[in-house]
This record gives sequence, structure tokens and C-alpha cells, in this order.
Amino acid sequence: MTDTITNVTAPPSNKAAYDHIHEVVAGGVSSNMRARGVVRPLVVESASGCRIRDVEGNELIDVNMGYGPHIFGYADREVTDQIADQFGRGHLTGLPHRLDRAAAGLVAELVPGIEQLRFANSGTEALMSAVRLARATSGRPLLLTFEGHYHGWSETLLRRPAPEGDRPLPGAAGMIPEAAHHTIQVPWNDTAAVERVFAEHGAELGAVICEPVLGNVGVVPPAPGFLELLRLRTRERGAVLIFDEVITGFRVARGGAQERYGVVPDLTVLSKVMGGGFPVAAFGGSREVMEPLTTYEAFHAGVYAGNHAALRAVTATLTKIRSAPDLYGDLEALGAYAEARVREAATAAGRNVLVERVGSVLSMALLDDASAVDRAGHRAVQTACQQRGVYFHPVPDEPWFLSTAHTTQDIDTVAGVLKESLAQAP
Ligand SMILES: CC1=C(O)/C(=C\N=C2/C=C(C(=O)O)C[C@@H](O)[C@@H]2O)C(COP(=O)(O)O)=CN1
Ligand SMILES: Cc1ncc(COP(=O)(O)O)c(C=O)c1O
Repeated sequence: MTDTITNVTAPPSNKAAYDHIHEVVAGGVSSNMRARGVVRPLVVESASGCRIRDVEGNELIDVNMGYGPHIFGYADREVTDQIADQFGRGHLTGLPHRLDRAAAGLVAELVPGIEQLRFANSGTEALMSAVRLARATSGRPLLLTFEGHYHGWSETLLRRPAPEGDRPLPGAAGMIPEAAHHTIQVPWNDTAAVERVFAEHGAELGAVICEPVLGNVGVVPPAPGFLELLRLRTRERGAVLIFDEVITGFRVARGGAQERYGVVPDLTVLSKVMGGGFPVAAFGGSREVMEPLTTYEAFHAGVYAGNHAALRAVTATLTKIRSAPDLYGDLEALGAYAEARVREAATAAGRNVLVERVGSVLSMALLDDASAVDRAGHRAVQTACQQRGVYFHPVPDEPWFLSTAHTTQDIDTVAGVLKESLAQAP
């Protein structure tokens, strides 16, 4: 059967379709993260609301939701119709558009730490530029980051822990050996380690970067007072504080983690929810911090950066967010309901799971008898859930992202399937 949209003769099964893709897409995916831990391939055909449909015609409730951008669910017509309309008006001219003012104005209105910004195409791009701007502003290259925090795949920020010490190693084959030489990495929420870094390197530290809520090794909220400590020490020593709010921006509160926790960074990086699923990112801060870009002394560019379709997506999404006074209260309630049902399911199944949550983003990881994450067991449970019509990522590091398209009935279905799968897991 030849699919009329892609004109690809779609093999009859997920496995055959995945193998078919593998023939021409290296590794079968255009992001390594999508291939991590996959046991049972799933090739999507379409998505709507909180459901995906695979090439076999199976419909699954999805709590991965494309890793978080779709706070209103897939194919939200209030957003997608606006984007479609913009394509009909011209979506890429390389010229300023009134949409630049509209989109940037909405971000500045909603995010406490942003007076001015620049748009980019991805979180990785925006983070590279934010770190470069921070180094230009402070005049100091040394960067403090935290273990497990993911800031994209750039030469600047992709790293892995060194076997010992606080200088991380480059995170991928082909990176230059010196890529992480100007980076210190310490454990998240480790106050003593942070104090030690400022004591030893305070005069040379140019910036501190973190996910204010760690969302890439499951969900790990900031310890009480930890973000406040980062804010105090960076201000004392003249280092730039950068919040990577790619996940948390417009997700954990209307103004992101900086609104939820009341700590305002010097630079904020945004993506995911901001564009409602359309590829777009931004980095911004006070006029003072952004000044090197105002004078063009600093450099940031991109053919597609801030294109009109992306900014129409931002304007549509943030207008909807701004005009929904109960949105975050409702998402908080749904998140709490989901957390409770997941915990009940694990208890009923007699299994030990780690559950963490901030607002509508939560993580669930199967634990072994020693209370360590059982990755193989988690994948087996995920496979069983996928076969029963519920999709979450096979790797427990990837959180669940709820949306306004999820109902409590959907959550009940997810919890019921999870209970069955946990009970039957080896
Ligand atoms: C906190 C944070 C992120 O979570 C982030 C991207 N996250 C993900 C990337 C995925 C991928 O490349 O397929 C999927 C998930 O692993 C993850 O949510 C990025 C990079 O954004 P981008 O992928 O747009 O370059 C920056 N900061
Ligand atoms: C030859 C070439 N390479 C790379 C780039 C950078 O591409 P992008 O602007 O999409 O980052 C450009 C953009 O002008 C280019 O002309």
C-alpha cells in the first residue's frame, strides 16, 4: 500500500517500516535520543490530542508527547491553523516582520528575566549563543554546569563526567579534546561543591548554567535554597547565571521555573512549549546583558532564525497561554492526579518505582530490590505498556509530559495498563 502523502510504500508492520527507514536514514532516526533503549519500534502515522497512531493502525495514549512541546496536545488547531495561514502569506523572507515584535513582546511579558531576546531554531543553537554571549559579557570563559543536565549537542556544551575530578570530558566522538576544558561540572543540588567552586574559581568564573528543574535524568527539582545560592554567588562574583528553560519554560508555570521558584537568571533559554511544537527557540535577558548583541559586537545569526512561521507559532501559542487563567492550576491538578495513580498502580502491582514531579512533567522509573533504577526492567514494562496502547519513552530518564488534551479518564487508562504491565514484569 503506497501512502498518498509520503508516496512511500508503507511496509505492513512497525518493524518492517522501521527497517525500511533504516535503509536510508543512518540509525533509522534523526536524533540519537529517539533510538535510545528502543525495544519495540513504533513508526508513527499521525498524532492528535494525546494520542498517536502507528503504521499498523494501533492507537496509543502518549505521555511522552514529542518530549514536551505540546502543552495543548498534538495538532491543536488554534495553533496549527495560524501557522498554516502564515505559510500562505510567506514564511521566510530574511526581513524583520511585525511578528518579531509580537512574539518577542509576549515572551518579555510572560518571562520575568527577559527584557530583550534573540530567536533561534533549536535549543542547542540558542544555548551555544547564550553561553557565547555570557562569556562576551563577563569576559571570562570558565563555565560551571551540573551532572546530568543536558544543554544540547554542541561542541560547547555536550559533555560526560570525567572518571574523577570536576572537569568533564567531551560528550561525543569527533569533538575536539579541549572542548570541555573551560567547563567545571559538579553534582546537582550539591551546595558544598558549588561553594568550593566559587572559593577556588570565583574570580575566573564567567557563567553558571543549569536546568532549574533537571528534566533529563528523570525529574529532579532544585533543593530548597539551591537556586537562590546560585543567584547570590553569581551576583557576588560577577558571573552570568543562565537558566536553560527549554523544558521548564511555559511548562512549570506561565513564567517558567524562574516564576515558580522566584529566582530570576541573567539569561534564559527557551524552546519546546514556546512554539507549541513548531521548531523555534530563544535566548534573552536584561537590556544590559543583551547589549553586546544590540551593538552587534557579539555575533548571532541564522537563515531560519525567527522566521515568520516560527514566530506565528510563538504568537499563537503564547497568546493562548496568556488568555488561559486556569491553565497552570489545571495542569498542576492533572499532574498530581497522574502521580497519585502511578503510585497506586505500582503499589497494587507490588513493584518499587521512583516517581518525581513538578507541575505537569513527571518521571517514573522502575527500581530493583536495591532501589537502583532497573533500566532493563523498565524497558520491559514500557514494551508491555506499548503493546497495551500506552506510550512513554523506554528510557526512564525521559519524563512524561501531560497536556490539556489528557483527561483523567486517559490517566486512569494509563495507570491501569501500567499496573497490569508492572504486575507481569519479570
Ligand atoms: C533542557 C534541554 C533539553 O531538554 C534539550 C533537548 N531535549 C531533548 C532532546 C531530544 C532529542 O534531541 O531528540 C529528546 C529528549 O531527549 C530531550 O527532551 C535541549 C536541546 O534542545 P534541541 O534538541 O532543540 O537542540 C536543551 N536543553
Ligand atoms: C554556506 C552556509 N553554511 C552554513 C550556514 C549557516 O546556516 P544556518 O544559518 O541555518 O545556521 C549558512 C547560512 O547562511 C551558509 O550560507
